[in-house]
Amino acid sequence: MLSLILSALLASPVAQGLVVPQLVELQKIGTQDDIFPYLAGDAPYFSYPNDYGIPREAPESCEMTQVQLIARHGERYPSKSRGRKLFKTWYKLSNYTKTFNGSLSFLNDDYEFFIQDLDNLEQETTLENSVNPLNPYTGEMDAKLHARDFLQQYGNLLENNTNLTVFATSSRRVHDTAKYFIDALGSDYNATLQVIDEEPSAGANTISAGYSCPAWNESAFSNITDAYSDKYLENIAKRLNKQNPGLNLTSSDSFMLFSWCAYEISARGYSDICDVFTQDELIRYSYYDDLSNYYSDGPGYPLIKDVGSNLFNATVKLLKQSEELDQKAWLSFTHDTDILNYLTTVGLFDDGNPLNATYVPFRDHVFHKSWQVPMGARVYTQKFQCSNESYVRYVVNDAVIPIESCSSGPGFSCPEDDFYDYAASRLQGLNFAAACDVTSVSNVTSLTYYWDYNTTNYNATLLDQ
Ligand SMILES: Cc1ncc(C[n+]2csc(CCOP(=O)(O)O)c2C)c(N)n1
Repeated sequence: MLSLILSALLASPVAQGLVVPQLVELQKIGTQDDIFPYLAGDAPYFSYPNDYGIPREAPESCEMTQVQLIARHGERYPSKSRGRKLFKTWYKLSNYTKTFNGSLSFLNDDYEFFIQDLDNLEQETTLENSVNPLNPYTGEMDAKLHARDFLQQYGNLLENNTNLTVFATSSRRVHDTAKYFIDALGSDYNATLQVIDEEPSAGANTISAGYSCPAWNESAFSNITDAYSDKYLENIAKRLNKQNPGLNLTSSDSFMLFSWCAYEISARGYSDICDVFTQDELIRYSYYDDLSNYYSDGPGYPLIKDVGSNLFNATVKLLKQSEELDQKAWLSFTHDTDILNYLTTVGLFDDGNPLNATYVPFRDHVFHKSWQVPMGARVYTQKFQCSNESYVRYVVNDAVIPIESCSSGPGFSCPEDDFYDYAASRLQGLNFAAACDVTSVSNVTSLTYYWDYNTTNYNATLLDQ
């Protein structure tokens, strides 16, 4: 494999051009996949780790009749606010005048920080803006490979209607992901993109309900999450400061090192800073991410079920109308938190055991945030017909995740009418507009873009957020 890459590389313009990757870099690329699940959804895409073994293809003698996708954008650079914090930590290290020891020794060897252009903050990683021309983890390539996989899985649904309308929020990286996806579908399909505003003024007509929810308070349950011990962060700082006298790293710096590790892999293809952590530390970091998201964007915050109901309601309506609607594939691109909110209302990753701040609940723990929404996350709703019966089920990041209370159908799917009963029970008592106080920011109280895109051209201004 390595020699293949190497010979291709030597023949490529890269070898004759400015950047000649070092052999040592080549050897590192692709060796860090095992830690992606521990990096809070900031590392490159990975399939859902706890696959139950149920094939994601339509079961024997069944035919797909509709598919819906809610996807996250692909691998990206840090946000502006995370970038600011990362630079603070990086400046501490880059201003250290002595030789580094231990796991930071790689900084002695002409290391260049992976954020080389501030304009890249918030944006997808691409072949163009990667730090290393061999980076296999760009958001661009992820979206393109995903599109080819989509065609292989669901291409039949496009056969009678090669016009395809795709939906994306107005976040630039989300939009770009949808564009890359569309590009890779190829010229057999006439795909158009509708860019749906994610400003609060869009109200309920949004794929990003979180931004239209002024009632949402990120710290509503910080009394629970703040109790999580940061001893593991202190230990990292202490260890590095002991090896490197005078460095003075703090717990906040330790926390940033995990982000550095994750984002650098998406920009460079590998990251030496990842070697700083022990496996225990990775697990403690990862659980903190689960805990904090559980209480800010997941089942631990009752308001989130209302937030997610905006999209879940619409997806159920699309399922019910699958025969009348010409379009059989509904593809929507958005942010991680919006997908978490949606999944919380669907109820796929809520076993009713609240996550706690005192210990890692290894056995009672289905809410793994990064498993649900890694970069490039893809949540599919499948509707298929077998004989005269229709069934519904979910495929999250390539794994079929059954609705346990409704999985009697083929491939552990839920019989259509039972699914609508299930959905109605999940949606009972929820009201996005009222619970979120949407009317204080917008007079739009229903989601219509899946039904009126033929008459309304959605082309919201792109935002770098
Ligand atoms: C309910 C609710 N939850 C969170 C937020 C804030 N928010 C919106 S997108 C995003 C992360 C970017 O994700 P990605 O990396 O997928 O673009 C965050 C933190 C909100 N406004 N409402």
